[in-house]
Amino acid sequence: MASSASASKSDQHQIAKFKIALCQISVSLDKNTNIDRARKMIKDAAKMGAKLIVLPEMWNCPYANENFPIYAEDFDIRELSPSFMMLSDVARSEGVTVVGGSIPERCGERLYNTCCVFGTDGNLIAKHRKIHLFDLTGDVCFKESESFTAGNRPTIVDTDVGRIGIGICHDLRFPELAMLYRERGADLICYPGAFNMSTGKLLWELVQRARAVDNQLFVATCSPARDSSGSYMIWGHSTLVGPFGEVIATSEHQETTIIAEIDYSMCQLRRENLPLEKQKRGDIYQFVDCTNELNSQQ
Ligand SMILES: NC(=O)CC(=O)C(=O)O
Repeated sequence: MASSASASKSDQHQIAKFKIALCQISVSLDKNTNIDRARKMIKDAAKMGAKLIVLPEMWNCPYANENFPIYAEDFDIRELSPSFMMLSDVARSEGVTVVGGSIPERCGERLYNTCCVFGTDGNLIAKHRKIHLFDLTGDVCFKESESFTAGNRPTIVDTDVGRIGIGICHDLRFPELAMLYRERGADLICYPGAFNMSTGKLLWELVQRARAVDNQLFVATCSPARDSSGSYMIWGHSTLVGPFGEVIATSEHQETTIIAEIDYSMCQLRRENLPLEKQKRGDIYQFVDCTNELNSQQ
C-alpha cells in the first residue's frame, strides 16, 4: 500500500476523461444492510460506466459517538472486517477504483475515522485517517475527539484514474491540506463527508468551491443521505466541483448516485489561462512570525 504518489504528471494525464460516481447512501442501524446497499450502489455505478466510485463518511453506521466502537473494524483481522472486505471484493469484481468513504477503524485501543482506497485489482492502495477531528459547539454539538484519535498524515494516491488527494469531511475546512495535495500533483481531491444541517446550508458548497478554485483542481464530496430520525441530521448534497469553482453536478438530500464526468484537461486550461502558481508571491506571505517587523513599522 502506498500513501504517497510517485507517477509522473505525464502518466497521469494519459487518463484525460472518466466518469466518477458519488454514492449518497441511506445509512441504517443495520450494518449488513448498509454493506449490501453500498455493494449494490457500487455495482450499479460501475454498470453506468463509472471508473471511480466514492462513498460517504460513515456509511456503515449512523454518525454518532455511541455507534463508532460498535461498528468499528480491525482491518488486520479480515474475517471481522465485512465492510472493508466488501469494498475490496467489489473493486476487483467490477474493475473500478473505490474511495471507500469512511468507517470506524479499530487499531489496538484506538479508533480512527478512516477512508480506505482500493485499486481495480481489489488491493488496498491508501488509507487516510481523518486528520482534523470535528469538535463543534453551538446549535449543533458534536465531539469526534471523544471517540477518535486524529490521523497524522496527508494521503495522496496514484490510481488508474490519476493522482488523488484524500480528506474526510472537516479536513475540507483546512486550505493548507488541499494546497499540499495540489503541490504534490493531485488534480482531484475526494472528501467523503457528513456536514450537518447547521454547517451544511452555509458552508458545504462554499468550502468545496473554495478548495477547487484556489487550487484549480476538481473536488468531489460524498455525503450519506439525510435520516430525519437520526440524532445528527445530515445535510446531504454530494457534489462535484470543477477547477473554476463551478458546480458540475450535485444532489438533494435523498439516497441517490451522481454520475458525472471529470476531464483533467480542464485543470490545465484553467492553469494556463490564469497561472496562479506563477503569480503567487510566496516571498511575501510566508507563515513566519513577523510581529517584531510589524511593530517596528508602526
Ligand atoms: N463530520 C464532520 O466532520 C462534520 C462537519 O465538518 C460539519 O461541518 O458538519
